[in-house]
Amino acid sequence: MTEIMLEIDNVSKIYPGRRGIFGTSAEVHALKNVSLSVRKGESFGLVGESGSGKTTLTRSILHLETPTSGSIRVQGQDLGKLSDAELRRLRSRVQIVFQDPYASLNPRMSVYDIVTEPLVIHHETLGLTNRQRSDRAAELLSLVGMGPQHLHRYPHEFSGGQRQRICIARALASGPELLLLDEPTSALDVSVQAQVLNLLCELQDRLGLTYFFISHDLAVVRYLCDRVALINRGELVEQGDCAEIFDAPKSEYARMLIGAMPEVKVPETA
Ligand SMILES: Nc1ncnc2c1ncn2[C@@H]1O[C@H](COP(=O)(O)OP(=O)(O)OP(=O)(O)O)[C@@H](O)[C@H]1O
Repeated sequence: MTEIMLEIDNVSKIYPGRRGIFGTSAEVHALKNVSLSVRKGESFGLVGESGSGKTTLTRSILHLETPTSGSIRVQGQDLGKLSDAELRRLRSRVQIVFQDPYASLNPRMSVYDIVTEPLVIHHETLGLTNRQRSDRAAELLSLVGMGPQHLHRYPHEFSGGQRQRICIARALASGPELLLLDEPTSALDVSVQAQVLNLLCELQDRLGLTYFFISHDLAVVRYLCDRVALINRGELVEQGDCAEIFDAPKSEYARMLIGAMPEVKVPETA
């Protein structure tokens, strides 16, 4: 039986209205009864336009938002029911790579400090000595195709693609099984995007990772993902195997998104 890595079960999130000088704004239903499951070892894409709820769902998986209703389970563990200590342990197994490698690296930290920071944060769970930490730092850089000579350099000395490799190395430091990839290539030059996507594919094969890939770009999702869910205004409108959705989209929303990709043929409406 296929092992389930991540299960989102009927999750809704309502943000209360905000009070301002012109009165209180309406509440926002950012997620409406979202259900999906991600199998161990697969790449699952979540695609939607700006404001569709992708960030809210991602933050909920990281337990940075609490759903208004529904549950989220990682390897069968319900995030809403874990103790603080259990949550800390789980956090070392779920990591995120953000969209913008320029904004997500502290310019005052060396590459060594950046990639070993999660080892310090998760010290209780991982328990590495200083020597093991330093070996691990070199190993992490090598995993993302960079040499140990870069460990004592600073983010401003690197290109966008190299910075994203450093972000990936940091995300891998605690030995996660599930990586949330939040538009990891959209801030990069087109020529570098393919290199980073190839690296992600290689790492997945090598380390048996599960990817939850958030994007508004169906072309990238088609390249990387096995299955995909399309989200519109907080609701999942379609989900299934990538090949099926690309070849025979059922919803108007899927047709619209696919139609916006010049290189993908859109089947006629039935
Ligand atoms: N803290 C908040 N308080 C109130 N409303 C919020 C909050 N965070 C998000 N929203 C609203 O929830 C909806 C979903 O936003 P979300 O950021 O999850 O979308 P998104 O798909 O990630 O968009 P983008 O691709 O632009 O990041 C939007 O209408 C947004 O304005």
